[in-house]
Amino acid sequence: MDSITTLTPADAREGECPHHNGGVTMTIVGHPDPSRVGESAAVEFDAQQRVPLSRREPLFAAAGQPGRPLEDPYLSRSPAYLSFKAGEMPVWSEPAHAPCELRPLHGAQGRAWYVVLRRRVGLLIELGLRPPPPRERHGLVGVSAATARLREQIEATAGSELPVLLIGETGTGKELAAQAIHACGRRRGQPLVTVNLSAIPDSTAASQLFGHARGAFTDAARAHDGYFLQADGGTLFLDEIGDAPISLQVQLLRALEQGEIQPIGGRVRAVDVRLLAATDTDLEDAVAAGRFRKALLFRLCSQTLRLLPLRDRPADIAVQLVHFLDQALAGLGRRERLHMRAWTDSPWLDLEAVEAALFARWPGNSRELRGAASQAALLAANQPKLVLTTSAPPATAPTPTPTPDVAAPAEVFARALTESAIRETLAAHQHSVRGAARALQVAPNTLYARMRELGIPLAGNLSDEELAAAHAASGGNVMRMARALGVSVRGIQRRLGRAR
Ligand SMILES: Nc1ncnc2c1ncn2[C@@H]1O[C@H](COP(=O)(O)OP(=O)(O)OP(=O)(O)O)[C@@H](O)[C@H]1O
Repeated sequence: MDSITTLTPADAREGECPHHNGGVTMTIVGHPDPSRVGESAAVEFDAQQRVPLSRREPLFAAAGQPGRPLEDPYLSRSPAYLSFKAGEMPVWSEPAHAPCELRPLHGAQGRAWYVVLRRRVGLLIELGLRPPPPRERHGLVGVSAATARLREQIEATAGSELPVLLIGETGTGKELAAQAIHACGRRRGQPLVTVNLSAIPDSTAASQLFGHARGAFTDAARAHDGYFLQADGGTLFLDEIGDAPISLQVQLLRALEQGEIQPIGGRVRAVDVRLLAATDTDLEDAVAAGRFRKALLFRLCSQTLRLLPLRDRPADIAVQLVHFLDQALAGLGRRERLHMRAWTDSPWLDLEAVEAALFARWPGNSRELRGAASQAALLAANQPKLVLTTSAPPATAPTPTPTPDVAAPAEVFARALTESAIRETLAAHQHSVRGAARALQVAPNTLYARMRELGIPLAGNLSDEELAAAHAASGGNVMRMARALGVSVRGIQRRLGRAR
């Protein structure tokens, strides 16, 4: 029987720190040579609970590569020592050599610090010894212990046939993880069908998932294979499972328990589908509120993978930043911007940009980081230095002086979203704001804010009178109401549900 695989934030922290008394893991997050970002060194404490830091030691390595020192000729050859005492902030034990700043990291609860050497090199120092993980594996970029553990869980669950529930904030990589589970398992080579349940109107959800027979209802001129049959032999990934209407949940449970589905107006059919599901909401709350069936949750959560927010995986931020910048620069034909030419040159990606990323909150997680990196690369491709600012203020860095005339890039990016671009994308996604936000690569909250700014209708903002008028004009047909008001069917259903 497959074991229950659950990664909680506490486990992740524990994973980061298997032998926390033994030493520390240092990860390069900023370096004049950006190709070194993500390399790490596991350094044992000496007899006085100290670790040395200099141009020559310790040796940093990428997975499977030989170690090399930091090398930067501007760093001292003789080591400065960082001393650790349980429960306390580390201190430089030789202040004469103290070359640097030392800051605790947000959310790390006294277990991780950011260290800057001569404003040239930035290091993340975490309690615990661990070997260098790969920078990218299964499509997941990151060197944190949480990402290393997620990859192990992906490999473990890929070998099973049980459903997997992926839980994490928007943009944390749930879909990527689902793709990796499919690609690592025996069903690779068979279809992987992805369905976003928040983008399907309740009224057509059953027919879209389970199909229908010819003539099953007025518009059913032809028989239609639903997503389950399209995924037969492979994997079906149901994104936003928390948005599945209750009636659909009953049929999903049957498909999971009995391996059969019933197209509307058709015969019961056997299907061989592995189900993966994702949610960014707490399904237990949904169960308590009567919006989600307990039996379905039990069935889905036998293997649960929790993806931590990016802000709780600081070791991943810098390596993803370099990855997304490299991708954006490749599209601009300017990848050389990330290559170091000489130690004396000022780097294009300097510590200021790294710190902006490291201390931001990233509510849209990797999706938002990718958007900010692409935007910054575009603006700075021909500039001497990359400037990266973020939508959310830094979590631990000093509060910046407000500069009301200068919008942060994420806001600039949101403003660049024209009304027509937003309306077209919404129309292409059945007016689902989440679906459109994903397509436009912005956080849903950013899109909501921009829609409010532009006066684009949202179901939640319609007045009761507007709703009542549309209800009367459409004869109570929810689809027609949604079309007439330019909002999602689900939004209308929510409003009507509340009004009842
Ligand atoms: N570890 C990662 N490495 C590289 N890219 C990542 C990683 N995590 C997320 N991304 C990128 O961020 C974006 C969002 O990822 P994905 O769609 O998998 O997130 P999600 O959790 O499914 O989001 P949502 O809940 O909004 O559907 C994608 O462009 C994806 O490639």
